[in-house]
Amino acid sequence: MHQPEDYENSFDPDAYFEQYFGKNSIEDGTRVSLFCLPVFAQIIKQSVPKEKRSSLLDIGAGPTVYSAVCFRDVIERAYMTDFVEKNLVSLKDWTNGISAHDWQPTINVILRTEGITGSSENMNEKAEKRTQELVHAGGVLFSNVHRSPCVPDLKEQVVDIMVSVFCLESACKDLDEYGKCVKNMMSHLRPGGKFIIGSVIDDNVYNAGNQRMFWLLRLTESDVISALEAAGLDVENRKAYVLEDEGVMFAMLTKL
Ligand SMILES: C[S@@+](CC[C@H](N)C(=O)[O-])C[C@H]1O[C@@H](n2cnc3c(N)ncnc32)[C@H](O)[C@@H]1O
Repeated sequence: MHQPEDYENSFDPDAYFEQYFGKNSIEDGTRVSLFCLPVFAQIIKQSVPKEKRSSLLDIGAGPTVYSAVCFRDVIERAYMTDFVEKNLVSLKDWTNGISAHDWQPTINVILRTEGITGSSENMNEKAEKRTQELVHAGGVLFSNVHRSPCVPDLKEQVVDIMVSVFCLESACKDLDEYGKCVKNMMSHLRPGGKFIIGSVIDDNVYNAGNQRMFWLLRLTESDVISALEAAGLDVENRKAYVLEDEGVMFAMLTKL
């Protein structure tokens, strides 16, 4: 099994994309993130004034762009970050319109979740183009959750919205490390800003594509919530979806 320190050498963006976002896996499977993120995006759009929701930072995005797609009508710029150089190349290629990854099936699901049924090719393409512009306005940057700051080249000190899905449990070996990494991340979020976390619950391994298995830190919902509370997030008023059958939780919290 591959370990957190193996990401740079062993993570394959193409295999990961195919496993979770390729046309067949998208049409067959349930990607809980594609249901939760549009819901959170809509809540933020309705409850936060426009000038206070300009920037989004995704930490550990891998080769994926769905978080920015979900927030395309909420924000003005998106920073997509990851630890692995090949993932950054993949993100940059997509931003520049030369990606080998077809995001249209995923965008279809997102539009469907948003209630846009029977979306035309034109609408899907518009959504993708708008998202590419958002990432152009922000950037594709290196991040390491074990360092503070996690994103050394971030142009602005703090952002309005931070997203991190399935990253911390991949990167950490124990709860102590996990807690420190959450705190490192939080230094990039402004007080009053929103943090959205997606986490695998109660599992210790995942398939990153082509049966390449990677370590996960086994977490309970309460492990995640305790770490978020210690890092200064308002856990009392969180909005959370815990899907025990899927083994995942998604939560949105405000930084105090
Ligand atoms: C399971 S993937 C999740 C990718 C994406 N967020 C998603 O929802 O599909 C885990 C990601 O965490 C990244 N990662 C691993 N260690 C990291 C670290 N120390 N700092 C930042 N990201 C890291 C990996 O490169 C990988 O892209």
